[in-house]
Amino acid sequence: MGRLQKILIPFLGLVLAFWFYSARENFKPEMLKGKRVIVTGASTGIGEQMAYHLARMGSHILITARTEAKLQKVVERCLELGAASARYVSGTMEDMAFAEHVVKEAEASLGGLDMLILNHVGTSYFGYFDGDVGHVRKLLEINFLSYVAMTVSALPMLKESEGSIVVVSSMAGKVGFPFTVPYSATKFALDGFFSSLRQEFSIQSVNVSITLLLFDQGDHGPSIHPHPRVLPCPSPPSATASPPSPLPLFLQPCHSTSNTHSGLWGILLKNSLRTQFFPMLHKTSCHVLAGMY
Ligand SMILES: NC(=O)C1=CN([C@@H]2O[C@H](COP(=O)(O)OP(=O)(O)OC[C@H]3O[C@@H](n4cnc5c(N)ncnc54)[C@H](OP(=O)(O)O)[C@@H]3O)[C@@H](O)[C@H]2O)C=CC1
Ligand SMILES: CC(C)CCC[C@@H](C)[C@H]1CC[C@H]2[C@@H]3C(=O)C=C4C[C@@H](O)CC[C@]4(C)[C@H]3CC[C@]12C
Repeated sequence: MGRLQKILIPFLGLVLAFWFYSARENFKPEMLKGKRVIVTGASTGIGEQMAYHLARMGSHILITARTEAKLQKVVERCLELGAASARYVSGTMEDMAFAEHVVKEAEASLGGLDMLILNHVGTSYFGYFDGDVGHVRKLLEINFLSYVAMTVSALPMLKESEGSIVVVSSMAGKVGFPFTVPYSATKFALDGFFSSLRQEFSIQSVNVSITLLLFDQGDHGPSIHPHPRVLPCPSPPSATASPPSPLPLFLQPCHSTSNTHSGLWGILLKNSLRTQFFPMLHKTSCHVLAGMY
């Protein structure tokens, strides 16, 4: 019995790991050609790099952040790199009306939306929690509530295009690290909201994928490592699975397709197992190649 357990349990573990980690390799850069994408927080850092990769793949790009001068430069570079079109809207995500305005702008100028990449993040500090409730509130507005506001505004367009929502989160939104209390709180909030919403989309057969990206190292600023690495990200089971790409820093489209054969409990159990208990193992329906860390 003891020997059986010693062999059977690791074997079962391996089978489960293989199941959770298996994905079809069918991504092609052309999949993003002509797609209409919003990237927030794209004046610098990760958002800026995402915009450039989307540009190389020929997407229509709408970027946003506060600093107009930087956005102008990013738009110019996107056009040089081959974007189908590139434009910006500047403003602060402290203002929910602005968050909604960005989505309306995409509707007016692009006639719809295929992918909403929520990436912006307000400035916080790295140190012991200082008890400043005002800072926590402000950071929640920028890092969380504006994400919700943009999602709500964009949903009708994303449902129509069967598009994707990509939420840039962090390991600090999964595990409580010291010295990042306000920041971590906002990232946990994102996980709660979007993971729960994803389950509802599965139940309702809404064909809009939700992907949470976790970057696991702090290296603030635009210094992007040249060598890409695949990061698994939790997303619902998908018939149109989107596996890793050989391209650097790229977000793949994926869809939370209906699970007609599994039934409600099957969906809930499978999704919860995958996204809650095996967040770092799961790469069934969506992957990100992040050209950093
Ligand atoms: N860098 C890291 O180590 C890690 C980053 N992440 C996540 O990746 C994402 C991007 O991070 P990173 O590239 O480092 O961030 P940066 O600080 O480099 O960029 C943040 C972006 O958000 C914009 N922004 C800041 N405040 C506001 C605001 N009030 N309204 C609108 N836009 C705003 C900034 O532009 P502007 O100032 O012009 O408004 C900028 O474009 C974030 O979600 C972050 O949490 C996750 C793990 C690690
Ligand atoms: C597998 C684990 C051992 C990895 C531990 C990684 C830890 C150290 C990583 C995970 C998430 C990282 C924080 C993050 O996401 C974003 C920011 C915002 C930026 O303005 C300042 C740095 C900061 C706070 C990062 C600091 C380092 C953190 C805590």
